[in-house]
Amino acid sequence: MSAINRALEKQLVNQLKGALIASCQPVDDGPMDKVEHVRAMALAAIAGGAKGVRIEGVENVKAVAAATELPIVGIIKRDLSGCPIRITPFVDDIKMLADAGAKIIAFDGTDRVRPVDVETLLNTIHECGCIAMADCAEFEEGIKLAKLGCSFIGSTLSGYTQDQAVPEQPDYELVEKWQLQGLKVVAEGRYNSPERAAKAIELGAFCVTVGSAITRIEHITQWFVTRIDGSGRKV
Ligand SMILES: CC(=O)N[C@H](C=O)[C@@H](O)[C@H](O)[C@H](O)COP(=O)(O)O
Repeated sequence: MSAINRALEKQLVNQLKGALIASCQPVDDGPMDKVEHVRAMALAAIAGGAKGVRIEGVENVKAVAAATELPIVGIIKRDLSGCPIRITPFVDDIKMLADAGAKIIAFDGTDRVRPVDVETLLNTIHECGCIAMADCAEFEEGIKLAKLGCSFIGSTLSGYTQDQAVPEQPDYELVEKWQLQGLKVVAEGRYNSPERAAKAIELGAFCVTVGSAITRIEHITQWFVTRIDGSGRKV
């Protein structure tokens, strides 16, 4: 197994402790789904105080890396047939993200049918000199990945792996359970308000990633429209 780049890990821990990471992932094929918009979103989020950004796709990572020194959590999303794993499923994805300038590489760490095992992905991330983040859904997955040498464990996929409606609230309980085990938890998934993000930090999350509420205009607008329509006020 390749060694973890401890100097980089330490630097990232200092930069990201208690911080906000802005996930800049536009709605697929929507009007904001262009490299220049992703770059602008990332710079705007940084101007607002984000200490890191989560970016999908090699071209987007390259453009953002050229524009900021702050850490990029890089991912590649793929829709594979017959396999539910979407986030950074392949070894080559990791190599491309590392070459593009991602310092942290996140991958799906869920215990599901996958094209490449998590040990191989983790080892490749370390071989590339990057730091690993596992996007998990369940408590045991996070514990296993942390033991294997994954520096950051994200609650990213909690609520998205079952054949059920996605819960409205974030999975605070998972964050709390992991942090009690000493994991560096990235609270991620449905932290749609400052109050929710602050609660994650209060519960002991290492940092919190917010996506839709900062960078998906379609979703934010829909939240307002739905609330207005349901307000019961007759105009
Ligand atoms: C489940 C899944 O594929 N999550 C993705 C992971 O990269 C993104 O679509 C989310 O926007 C991101 O995790 C941030 O979460 P939220 O948008 O809820 O703040």
